[in-house]
Amino acid sequence: MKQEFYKYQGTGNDFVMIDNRQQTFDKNNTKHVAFLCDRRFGIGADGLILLENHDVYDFKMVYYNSDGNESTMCGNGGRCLVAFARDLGVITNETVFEAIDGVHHAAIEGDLVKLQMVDVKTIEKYDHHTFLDTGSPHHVQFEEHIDTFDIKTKGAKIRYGAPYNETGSNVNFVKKISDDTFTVRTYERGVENETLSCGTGVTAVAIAMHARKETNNNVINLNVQGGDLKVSFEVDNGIYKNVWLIGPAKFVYQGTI
Ligand SMILES: N[C@@H](CCC[C@H](N)C(=O)O)C(=O)O
Repeated sequence: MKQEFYKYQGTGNDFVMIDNRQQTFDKNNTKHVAFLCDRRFGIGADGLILLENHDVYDFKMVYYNSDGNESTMCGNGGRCLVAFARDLGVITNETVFEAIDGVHHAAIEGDLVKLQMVDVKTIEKYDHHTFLDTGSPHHVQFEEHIDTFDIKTKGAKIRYGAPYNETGSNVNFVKKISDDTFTVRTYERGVENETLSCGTGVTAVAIAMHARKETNNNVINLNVQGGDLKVSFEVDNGIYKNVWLIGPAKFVYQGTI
């Protein structure tokens, strides 16, 4: 059967988008999702996202990594899905939708999509890294030689090693540029490679840097391989609330496969 699809990207984190409001997509066909995301034999993307109807909210987000498995929250994917929903006429410039980690508010302002992320209550600080969940699990550690560092090999070793093992974690390498700016490169679980950007990853980095007192700012600039993102938040009794991920989300092309 022919499949109509749309392609979007947010700072180079790219997604196949499917309008599944009629429930026509076979959601349990892991091989088919992996095929659609394959850069040589399929369309090519870091992940695939279904836009579905919701009884209460504007729509529902269902996210798959490029390995074909449904996974936890995707921040850039959520921002792209908001742009897709606007382009389909499902929403105008503001929305509330449901994803696997709960309800998200979002707004489109010009070229930017702002997505509210989950509150973060638990931040595990270790000597050489931080672990936190921003909708997806993230390991955060400093890397001075970030431009030349072998993200794929080093990231995979951490992702598959203890304590993460099979479940795994996304792995973010960070260099501090100034008080409010950090460069980030991310190895993504489920893509099993570096991606050009990871939304839940930069959110984790911004919060980890603040929690480790590397910054006192609550608006943080994150430079990633595919562009620039911003994360803002408030801290209330050690809980990070009102967390927003802000950046561009763009339509690339549409087609049938
Ligand atoms: N690219 C994403 C993260 C997607 C989920 C991740 N690969 C996982 O399985 O944990 C983002 O922008 O947040």
